[in-house]
Amino acid sequence: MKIENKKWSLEKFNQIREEVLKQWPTGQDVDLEEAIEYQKNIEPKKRVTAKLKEAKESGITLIQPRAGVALIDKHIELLRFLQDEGKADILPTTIDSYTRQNNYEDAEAGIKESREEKRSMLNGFPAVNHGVQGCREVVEALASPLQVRHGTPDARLLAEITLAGGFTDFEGGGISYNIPYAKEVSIERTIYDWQYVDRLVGLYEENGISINREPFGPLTGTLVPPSVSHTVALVEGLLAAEQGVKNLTLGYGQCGNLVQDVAALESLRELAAEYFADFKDIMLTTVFHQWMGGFPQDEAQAFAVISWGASTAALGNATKVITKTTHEALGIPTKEANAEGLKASKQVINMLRDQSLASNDKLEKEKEMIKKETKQIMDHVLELGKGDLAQGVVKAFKAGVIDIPFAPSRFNAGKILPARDNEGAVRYLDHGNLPFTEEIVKFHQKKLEDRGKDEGREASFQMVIDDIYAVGQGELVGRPK
Ligand SMILES: CCC[C@H]1O[C@@H](n2cnc3c(N)ncnc32)[C@H](O)[C@@H]1O
Repeated sequence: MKIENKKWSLEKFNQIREEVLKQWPTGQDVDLEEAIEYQKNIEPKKRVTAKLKEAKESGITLIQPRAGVALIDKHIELLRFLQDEGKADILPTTIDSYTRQNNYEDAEAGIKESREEKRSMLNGFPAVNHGVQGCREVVEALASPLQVRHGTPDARLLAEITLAGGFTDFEGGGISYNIPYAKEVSIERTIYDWQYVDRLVGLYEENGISINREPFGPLTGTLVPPSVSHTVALVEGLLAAEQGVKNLTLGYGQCGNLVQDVAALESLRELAAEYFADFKDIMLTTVFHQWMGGFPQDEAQAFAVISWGASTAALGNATKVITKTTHEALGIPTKEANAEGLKASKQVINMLRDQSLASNDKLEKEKEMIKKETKQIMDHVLELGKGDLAQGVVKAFKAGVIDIPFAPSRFNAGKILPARDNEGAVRYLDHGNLPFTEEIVKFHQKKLEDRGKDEGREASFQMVIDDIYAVGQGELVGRPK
């Protein structure tokens, strides 16, 4: 298919929609006019966009967990606990892995097994199989707004059903839910399929229904440098805005050095203000993901990692923080552990509400570098696309101009190598084909050479390995043993 960054006509959208709704029987229950009326009756306090707007205006950081189980009644019980006990500001519905692969047969089998075993045999909520009515049962049982969180390269049917089902926020994008999640799916395919999702959201918006969209910030969650993460967030946001999306939460996954992470959040806001300047009626917010890498198994140490993430989110004035739990190193958390992660995060955010990180040379330098790097990549993407962002993205991945570290996708160049400098900030040990100036390349090389001098070793791949295991072993920088 030919992809271009141009708003789809209704005719094109409806033509494809017929096929999308046939992918599983529950697709036949989606009636867009009826769904728009249903969404119209969802009051503002249950809409994610209203909650984000209020938080952005009052400068507070909202808390949101991840959570999802197989059966509707158990999923409601779980979310009610996270709402009432965990005080989550925004509730998730994390979708199961079968559904993420459009494998609705196995999701169906998982529902049946869960009923037999009386426990969740899926690692999330199979929203497509439960259908519009099943989603509405969840939405109507809760007081807080709900967002769909998943990792689905082809999320078209999932979006149709969950939005008709009353969810008011949908995570993901054609890069962030492809490259870190799939091996064989082309960029053209997922850019195209996510234009469908965003055109659907645009249709709801054209009917007065505000639906928030949140590109998946952390990507592979493994030492992803801020400028790589920001490039993907901006690109996915711009492609979404072209299709009529009006509410965007741009995300970033914690790296661990406070100054770099606060600089990442501040530069993300500033870059977004620049890149979305032509879209007059867009609401932009930010989400910070608590540490997405390996966690310590020990509960107390895990709480420290969670609290460090909450601290950074608050000091970086993120609109929302995605919380972790002390079961991160073990598997799907219990509802109690999930609620504890929320409560620890809320405590820190409340205590830091009236504080901010004073501006300083290091912070300003970090912001300057992140913005320069991101702009150099973005300029090159647009050049490759001869002004068309969608075409530019496809060519950029082929050329390694956009390159995500440790991604499984065979469409990703995988040439860049990140490692921490002596203060734990993530630097480019190898910048691959990223189109950086000499100034940028030398800045990163020097930072890593300084660490090497301090550790008495060459800046090398061994540092990368040591840094990947460090947090799980109680450190941030992977020092030589
Ligand atoms: C980006 C996704 C990775 C994160 O997503 C969490 N995650 C995945 N599935 C569930 C679930 N069903 N309930 C609670 N958390 C969940 C993992 O722990 C990890 O942190």
